[in-house]
Amino acid sequence: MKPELKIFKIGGGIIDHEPDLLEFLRLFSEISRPKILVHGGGKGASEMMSRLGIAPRMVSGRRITDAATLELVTMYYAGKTNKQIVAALQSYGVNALGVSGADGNVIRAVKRSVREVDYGFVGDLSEASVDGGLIHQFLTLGLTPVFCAITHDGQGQLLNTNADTIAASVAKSLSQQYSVALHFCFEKNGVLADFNDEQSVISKITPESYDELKARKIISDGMLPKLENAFEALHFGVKKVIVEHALHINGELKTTLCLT
Ligand SMILES: Nc1ncnc2c1ncn2[C@@H]1O[C@H](COP(=O)(O)OP(=O)(O)O)[C@@H](O)[C@H]1O
Ligand SMILES: CC(=O)N[C@@H](CCC(=O)OP(=O)(O)O)C(=O)O
Repeated sequence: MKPELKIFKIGGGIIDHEPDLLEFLRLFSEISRPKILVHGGGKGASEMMSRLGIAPRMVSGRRITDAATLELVTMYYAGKTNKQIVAALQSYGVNALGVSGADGNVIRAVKRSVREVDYGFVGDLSEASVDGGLIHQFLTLGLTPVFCAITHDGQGQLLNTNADTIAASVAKSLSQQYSVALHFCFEKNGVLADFNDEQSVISKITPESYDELKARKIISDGMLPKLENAFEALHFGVKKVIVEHALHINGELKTTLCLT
């Protein structure tokens, strides 16, 4: 039997609200090892950009990342956010190791090619992008890796990669060795049938019901790439994918994704 591995992803809605972030990290610290945390921070990055007079631009849930934006998101994701999370986890007794994709060459990406949209310095991931063997070694050493949304191309260029994509790719890369449960945690109770009703959590979504929910516009915005990443992870052997509230991890209300 494969050992269990839990991977949690948190996004900007939680990271930006310090009490919620600290409470999530406390709950995360109580989860047994091996475990991994992946964080985004898109909301705070957009706010910081606006304060500095750079207009944030998103297309299909991905940030258009010019040179000035890359500089800022590198400081914000790989610097401030990653290190604050690592320091908080250390204070809760978790031996966290903060990494970008460049550290140990753990995630190598390819700059997104220009088609209808030029995304700039945005990195896409492929099957070979994540070094699951190195992550396994970190876990064996008793470390808890904390990934940010910055990757590299191996030629010296840093790239901005969607954090949901990083979480799904890290999960896929470890699914041969571990029985992986991937938890997408955010500020709602799960995927909601009625956006204004936190009790209306859809308990199970299959690829068929996903298509229907999408057509009826019940699922939109950032939830679309999140669920597409989730189904892709299941297709590649990840055991379980859950969408849930960051402050009620493993609670009653949650959305479980299934292939059938
Ligand atoms: N049916 C739905 N249920 C819950 N959230 C939804 C739904 N449809 C769209 N969303 C949106 O998806 C967002 C989550 O995706 P995203 O903004 O990428 O979050 P994160 O930064 O946590 O990854 C929610 O904040 C919400 O605005
Ligand atoms: C290319 C791209 O879109 N990168 C994302 C990375 C951060 C992220 O994914 O943050 P959340 O998880 O909080 O949304 C961005 O800059 O917004």
